[in-house]
Amino acid sequence: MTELLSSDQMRAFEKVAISQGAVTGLDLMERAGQGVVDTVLAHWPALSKGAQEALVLCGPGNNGGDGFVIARLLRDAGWAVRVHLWGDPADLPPDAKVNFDRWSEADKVLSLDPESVFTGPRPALFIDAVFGIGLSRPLPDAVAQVLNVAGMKAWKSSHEIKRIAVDCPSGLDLDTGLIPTDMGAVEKAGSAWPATLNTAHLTVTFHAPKLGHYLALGPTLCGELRVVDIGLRGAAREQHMVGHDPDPQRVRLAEPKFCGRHVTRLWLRSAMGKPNLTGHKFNFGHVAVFAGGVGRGGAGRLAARAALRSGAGLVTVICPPAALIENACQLNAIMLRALKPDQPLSDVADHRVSAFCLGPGMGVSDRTRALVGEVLERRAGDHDLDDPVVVLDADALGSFAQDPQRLFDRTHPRVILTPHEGEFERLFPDLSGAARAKMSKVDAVRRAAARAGCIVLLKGGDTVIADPQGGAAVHAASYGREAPWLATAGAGDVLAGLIAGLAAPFNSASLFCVAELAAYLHVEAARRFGPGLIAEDLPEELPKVFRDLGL
Ligand SMILES: NC(=O)C1=CN([C@@H]2O[C@H](COP(=O)(O)OP(=O)(O)OC[C@H]3O[C@@H](n4cnc5c(N)ncnc54)[C@H](OP(=O)(O)O)[C@@H]3O)[C@@H](O)[C@H]2O)[C@@H](O)CC1
Ligand SMILES: Nc1ncnc2c1ncn2[C@@H]1O[C@H](COP(=O)(O)OP(=O)(O)O)[C@@H](O)[C@H]1O
Ligand SMILES: [K+]
Repeated sequence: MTELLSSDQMRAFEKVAISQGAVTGLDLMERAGQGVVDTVLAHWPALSKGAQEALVLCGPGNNGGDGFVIARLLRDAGWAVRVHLWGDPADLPPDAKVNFDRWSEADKVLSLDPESVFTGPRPALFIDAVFGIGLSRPLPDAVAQVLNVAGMKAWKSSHEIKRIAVDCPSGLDLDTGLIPTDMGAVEKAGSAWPATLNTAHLTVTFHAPKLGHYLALGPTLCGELRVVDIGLRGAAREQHMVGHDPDPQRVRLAEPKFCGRHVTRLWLRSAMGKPNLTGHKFNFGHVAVFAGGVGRGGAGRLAARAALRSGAGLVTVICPPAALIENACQLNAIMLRALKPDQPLSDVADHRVSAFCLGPGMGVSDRTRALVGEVLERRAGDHDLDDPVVVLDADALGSFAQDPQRLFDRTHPRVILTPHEGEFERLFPDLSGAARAKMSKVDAVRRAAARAGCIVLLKGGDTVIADPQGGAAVHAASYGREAPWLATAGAGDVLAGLIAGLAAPFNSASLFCVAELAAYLHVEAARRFGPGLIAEDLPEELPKVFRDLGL
């Protein structure tokens, strides 16, 4: 599983490599620049056929240093290159200054402002090497105007220009995936599009991807992402074999990859347990899904269907007595039990229930709170691992919005909360909204998991999963795995059921690994079905996904 780095981690790797004498900063910069040129020419082979014009925008730090290397390498290959610098050359850090001087031996450096940039001829390549991991505040006006969508229109046929971002499109915060703005606020995914910034066609980063490439606006701004090896040997690029719990200090992509190879089947088997050829249905687990009252049972039924399709041996829907007939008309393979308000839960869910799913369609109410409390008190005894898994979604979370601590006092390591952003904000207001301006989604979910003492999965195109120890994963529906049509009513209910179904068998993996796999399968099912998807389609698509993935 690919590791996602913070800016600080990347800087630390570089520092260690340089201090150990393994490499110099100048070597790294040269490899970075060479890596960008090689990647661009491999991406658009037609560009190798004849040298053309390139425009390179350089900033005041080492990202700008990479830009000077790229400019020199293109010039050496016969390209006509114009270089613009934002800032004073005398203030460049040492390695960037060396490369500024190498460029300046034969060519001039122009200032970086709209007038100077856009009066020149239209380039074939527009290379943004202004800011990388060192961005510390909103873009200066001159830079923002040059990187502006409208600015590019100064050239005729500007759509033909290939825009390349070095490390990241300047203005993107590589820790949060957000764009610092002058207001001190930050543009958030889902809010009004920051129409000021141009998106790149291709972003070339170094050593390993950073958090901001995958979170929030990152995937939209970066276009396609390529990672170049710059020889930082020994520094992490991958984390653990699939199927192992995450390292508390690190963040990984939830994906079936190991050492650059696809290991999808291995991942599925490690998370779902080895096939049990002699087992009976109870070995595959019993999931109990609570559904809402009359006319509100659809969400629970969707979750139940997903649990059954994902491999649970038995699934029971538990509903209020008045909703029994409605559910009976809709369910066949799924069992059905009615629970009266004064009846003990053990009447309808015995000790063999290995996973509960609560929330979808239940309603925000005292009754929901009481049922959540009762399920959370059902502990097996000596080992956490013997406790049933409890998936809390939707109204099971909303019912604790007035007093989240009441919920956190009872949650335990076999519990997973699966909020969307709105539900997350109601439980963790201090980790949401404006507070998230400077905090990545990963850090917010890590803190939430630590506070709740259980796993938290915060949904979205960039789903983040964290455990109370700090282990975290990002499941990204981006970079070739887009599935925006998954944002449809009921899709979240299906995910909750999917997690419960995958976690229910006695030999399934840890809840964290199950959650990663569920997020992956959910998006695979959506992608396999394609646009036009509605939530009902998701469980029905799962068998085809399992077959495609070689299960
Ligand atoms: N680490 C590695 O292993 C490798 C790193 N490499 C490359 O180095 C890049 C990181 O270099 P970097 O640390 O010098 O940061 P960078 O992004 O150039 O910016 C810092 C400068 O910008 C300034 N500044 C910031 N924001 C600003 C703003 N809004 N408006 C105005 N100024 C602002 C900031 O000023 P300050 O905040 O200090 O006042 C400082 O002067 C990295 O992205 C990669 O491309 C590769 O060569 C390969 C190996
Ligand atoms: N842009 C997107 N790309 C892919 N998946 C998305 C995107 N936006 C939302 N999703 C997914 O869609 C689902 C929506 O769930 P949720 O908001 O709980 O809906 P509901 O409550 O109606 O079931 C989540 O699994 C979420 O991760
Ligand atoms: K950049």
